[in-house]
Amino acid sequence: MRTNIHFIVNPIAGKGKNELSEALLEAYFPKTEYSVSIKKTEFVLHATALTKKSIEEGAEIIVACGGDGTINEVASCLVNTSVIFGILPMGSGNGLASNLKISKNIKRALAIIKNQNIIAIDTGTINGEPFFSNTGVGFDAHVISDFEENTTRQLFSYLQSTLRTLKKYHYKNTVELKYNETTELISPFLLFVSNSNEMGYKMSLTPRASLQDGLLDLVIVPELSNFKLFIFTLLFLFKKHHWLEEVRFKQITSLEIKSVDNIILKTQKDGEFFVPKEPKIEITIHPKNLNVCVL
Ligand SMILES: Nc1ncnc2c1ncn2[C@@H]1O[C@H](COP(=O)(O)OP(=O)(O)OP(=O)(O)O)[C@@H](O)[C@H]1O
Repeated sequence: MRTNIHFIVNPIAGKGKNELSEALLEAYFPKTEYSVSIKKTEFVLHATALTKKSIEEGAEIIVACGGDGTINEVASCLVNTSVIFGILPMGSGNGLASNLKISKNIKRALAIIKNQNIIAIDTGTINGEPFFSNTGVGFDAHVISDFEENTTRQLFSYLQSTLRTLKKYHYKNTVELKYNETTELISPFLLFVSNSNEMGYKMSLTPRASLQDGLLDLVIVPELSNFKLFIFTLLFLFKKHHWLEEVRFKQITSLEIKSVDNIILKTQKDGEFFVPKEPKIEITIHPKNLNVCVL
């Protein structure tokens, strides 16, 4: 029987104009052995709808062709199923693909899918919504909120949004954090929770995070003076932010973040802006519940 493989292409991810030709796919997945389907997304969350349809159509491998946002929409439908997840990195940051050492070169990435070396990876949820790379409350969510106003999705736009957010960011929310039997009150600059060791563009707040350790890596950055913030930014660019004593690292299986003033906190998941429905945020790890093609 032929293997049923579906490709979900986000045409606007990364530099945009992403295409996948049938002729190229035929070279890797000949019609005698594979039944191949290519679907293009036309709007936000379309990848989720297309993936659900592909599952109904009996797809055995579903490939997200885009960045971390597209991966999130596709893979969210595949957790706890036997459907195999593949990635063709076509995004801007491509954090998860980079952690999995999946090449941005389309032919190399196709060869990885063809090889079918499959591993099970951990996934996370924030208030029940899956994430695969990272999620966060505070500064990163505000950067993403600003970034989503941009027309281009390039590194330069991220830098512009970061600078704009640095100028106007006054985060005064006090939250109660619960993790590893610890409870603390904090007014954070940033609470960053990562499953992956990369956030995209080879940058990382959690270089030691693993996709298979059953743990999430939490970075707690409290409110900082402007001088300390400058130092933090500089150290982060060189992956040395752990040198700053205010920055704390924890490995957790779950985290509760609750605004003491009952405010809905802005968050991001896998680089997309996400506004929870309640003031309480619950983040949880789900060990090895997604099967992914890797090198
Ligand atoms: N046709 C479309 N028009 C507008 N938005 C789309 C379309 N198709 C998908 N999207 C949305 O595009 C967004 C960005 O996709 P994605 O994250 O894959 O790319 P990226 O931001 O360039 O990459 P990365 O997250 O790795 O930096 C997703 O939120 C997705 O819902």
